[in-house]
Amino acid sequence: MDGEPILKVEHVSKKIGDQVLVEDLSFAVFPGEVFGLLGPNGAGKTTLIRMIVGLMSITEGEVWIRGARIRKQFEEAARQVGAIVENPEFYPFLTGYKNLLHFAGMVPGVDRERIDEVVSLVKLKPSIHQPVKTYSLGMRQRLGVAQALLHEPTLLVLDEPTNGLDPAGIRELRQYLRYLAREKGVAVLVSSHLLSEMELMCDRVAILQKGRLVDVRSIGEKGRGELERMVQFEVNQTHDLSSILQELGWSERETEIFSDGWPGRRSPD
Ligand SMILES: Nc1ncnc2c1ncn2[C@@H]1O[C@H](COP(=O)(O)OP(=O)(O)OP(=O)(O)O)[C@@H](O)[C@H]1O
Repeated sequence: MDGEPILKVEHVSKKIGDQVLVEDLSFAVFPGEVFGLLGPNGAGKTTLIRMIVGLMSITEGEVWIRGARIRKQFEEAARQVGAIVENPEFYPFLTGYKNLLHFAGMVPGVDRERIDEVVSLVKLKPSIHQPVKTYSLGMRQRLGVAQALLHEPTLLVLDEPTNGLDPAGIRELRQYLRYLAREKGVAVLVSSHLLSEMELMCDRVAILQKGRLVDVRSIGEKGRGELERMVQFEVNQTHDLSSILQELGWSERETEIFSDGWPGRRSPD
């Protein structure tokens, strides 16, 4: 991978009492890429993201954002980050625009032109002057992304951004995340427990299981199917698809996705 990474996670662990939530994770995210954290519920995705954005202390290791350490140079590191970790909170009786104006007031250097720019980027122009209480979940999500982008971060972090979105909302989110990465050089970190979504959205995917990094894979231009092939490869090593899926803790739906793309399981035409 060329150039300096925007995000570098180095041997990061999180322990609470004698419980290990995240263990010795290392990876880097580069400008212009959409990087996914994929893993079943409880794998440690949110814990890792909370540490990356400084919402949770790091037990061991270091997170670097554009050369600034989140532990020791928090303000410098945080300036580079836009994030939605929990559900974004808005004033429901104010319009989307007034909510953005309010946030813009707290960030130096954000003018109305920038607000208009992020509003059109997340395709909220037609409804930006309506009260947020009239917004659908997808529209709130987009307003959240607009807010996270106001200060032109170089790293955008979204925890389970597709939760609750309909297929059209997921498609739009995917399109503008890719646009941000490709055209604006932003590094995007997203988490999900859905393999199919990660395949379509990401350039590379880190697979987490029980707080550990199983692997980092490139999705490549071909998109869909790469991860399926990876699982197939693992299957060929052990000859047991179901035990791997169980081990990964994937749901039945995910199991179906895996087996659909697995030639060994297809019935002959
Ligand atoms: N503050 C905490 N104290 C103790 N254990 C915690 C704490 N926060 C999370 N955990 C545990 O750490 C593990 C990882 O949780 P985490 O929320 O990071 O997983 P996740 O991959 O984001 O899953 P999900 O998609 O369900 O949020 C889980 O077993 C969870 O119960």
